[in-house]
Amino acid sequence: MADFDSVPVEKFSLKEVLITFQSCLTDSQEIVTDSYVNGWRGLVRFMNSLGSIFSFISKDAVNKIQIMVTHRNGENGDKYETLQSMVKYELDNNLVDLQRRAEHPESGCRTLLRLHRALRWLELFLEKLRTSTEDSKTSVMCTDAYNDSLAQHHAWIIRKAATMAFCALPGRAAFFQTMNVGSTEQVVAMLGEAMPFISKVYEITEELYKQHNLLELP
Ligand SMILES: CCCCCCCC/C=C\CCCCCCCC(=O)N[C@@H](COP(=O)(O)O)[C@H](O)/C=C/CCCCCCCCCCCCC
Repeated sequence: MADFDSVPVEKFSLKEVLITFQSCLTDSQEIVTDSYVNGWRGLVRFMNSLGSIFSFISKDAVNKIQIMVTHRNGENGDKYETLQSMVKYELDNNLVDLQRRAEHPESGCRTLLRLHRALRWLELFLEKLRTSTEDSKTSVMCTDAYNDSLAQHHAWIIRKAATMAFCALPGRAAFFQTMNVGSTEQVVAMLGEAMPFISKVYEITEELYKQHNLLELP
């Protein structure tokens, strides 16, 4: 897999997200790590286009993407092909800090868990956008989605910074335009197509982490 920094910057399209999250799922309902990471890359590119106020969020997301890329490019990269094989490999080989961060602060399992929690925020935010009306505020939809998901895992200072940044989001019409998908109707249709794949990926990961008691990794 190519290094994150060497990937050329392309114009964001919601279609890209749709395709990458759709292509995450194998026939046996495993989640392909490369596609999952590529989905996040597309989203981060989009967020970068919204302004530098989001750069502290972007930096953290890029850092986590890069950790996953490093695992995939490492000598045991094949063990990280799917999230299921990653969990099995890291647990079988005691590569996950279960109680407190110690010898394995950058395990695939704990890193992916942070992105997984963010995927729940995305799922909630996209659903709010999809069902929104002309006078709905993106900042309110984003904050509500955040408070119902990621916020409970963040320190006070991060919550403050995040909610301040959300206030800088463009209004609904400008936001839809930035998505580069077409008319409002086309955006709504696209969201309707993308949502089931994102939800499915979220559900399968949640179940995988639940089965192995990994949902609270430090
Ligand atoms: C057409 C799509 C429309 C939506 C596009 C959304 C684009 C969003 C792109 C990226 C989202 C960033 C994901 C952030 C992952 C955060 C992981 C995390 O929770 N990290 C914290 C814990 O990490 P550890 O310390 O345990 O290693 C870390 O403390 C976080 C720091 C940064 C602040 C994170 C705030 C997250 C807010 C997510 C909403 C993004 C809003 C973007 C606005 C469109």
